[in-house]
Amino acid sequence: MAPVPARLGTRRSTMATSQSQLVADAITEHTGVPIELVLITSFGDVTKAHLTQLGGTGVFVNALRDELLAGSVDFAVHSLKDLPTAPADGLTLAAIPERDDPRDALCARDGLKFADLPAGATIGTGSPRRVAQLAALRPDLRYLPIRGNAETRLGKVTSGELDAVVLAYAGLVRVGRVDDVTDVFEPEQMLPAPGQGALAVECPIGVAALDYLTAVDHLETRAAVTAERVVLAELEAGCAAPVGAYAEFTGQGRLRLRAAVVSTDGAEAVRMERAVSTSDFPDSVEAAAHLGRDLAREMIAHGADRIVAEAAQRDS
Ligand SMILES: NCc1[nH]cc(CCC(=O)O)c1CC(=O)O
Repeated sequence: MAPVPARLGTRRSTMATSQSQLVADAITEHTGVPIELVLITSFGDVTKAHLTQLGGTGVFVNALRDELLAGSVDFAVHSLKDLPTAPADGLTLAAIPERDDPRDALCARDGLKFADLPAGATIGTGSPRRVAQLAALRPDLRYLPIRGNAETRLGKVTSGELDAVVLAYAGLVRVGRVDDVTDVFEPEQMLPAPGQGALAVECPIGVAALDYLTAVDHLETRAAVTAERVVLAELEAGCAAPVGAYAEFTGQGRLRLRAAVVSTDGAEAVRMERAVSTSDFPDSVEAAAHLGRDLAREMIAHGADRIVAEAAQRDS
């Protein structure tokens, strides 16, 4: 008899189904467990036009979480950067697979690089983190808010409505639009969102067969994104805050964390970095949490919390 497939709940968008399928294939390859995708329509998906008023991505995450808690699906795959830092009641992150490219990418008309955009060029991005860091580099460009999925945003460049948009490189790969990328931002220019490029596999706490999910956990990624997300949590900032953070292993068990908090106009910034030797701690995730906490506290001492609070006030 064929084994019963595990049920992976996913949103219907190209990005969601493509990243869910990636994880499903990795699990099957590692464990032999067959996976079946279950498409879930969230409130956010049926009321797309009003998403601005609904406030961000929480509506998408919550619909999947409701299905997990109801037991209608066995697990879900999220973009880690869309998950609030507070743990969800009754659920656990069973696996964080190896991270894809964490960088932000520019998709501009006529193959233009960021440095070659003429003064006054229009850049579409709804992310305060991107606007703030880009404005610090190029205060002469015009940053315009934009909504919708990756394909919709790219369409505004094709149609000539905007000169460029900035999106996560990993997301563009997942929707098959990596050929639209004309430039990539290195962490030295622009720090990605905490957890960008990483996926999170979530399931109910206490379910028996977690083993097939933990098979795709990647400890180095889990440590890196832990450091990044602790910065976000310590700054009491959400996914819409102008906070960039990126952690990476630099050899010999050293984990380096860089973070930036930048005011919306790009004029004020607190940028810091710090590293730990993970061998000084019981495990690398604990080392990462310490690293994130220490760096965030140092940033707060330099006024980072004030910049976050001011940005939040502008938003509301
Ligand atoms: N906020 C939407 C979102 N959530 C995850 C990704 C991209 C994939 C990722 O960062 O893992 C995107 C689109 C974007 O920021 O361009």
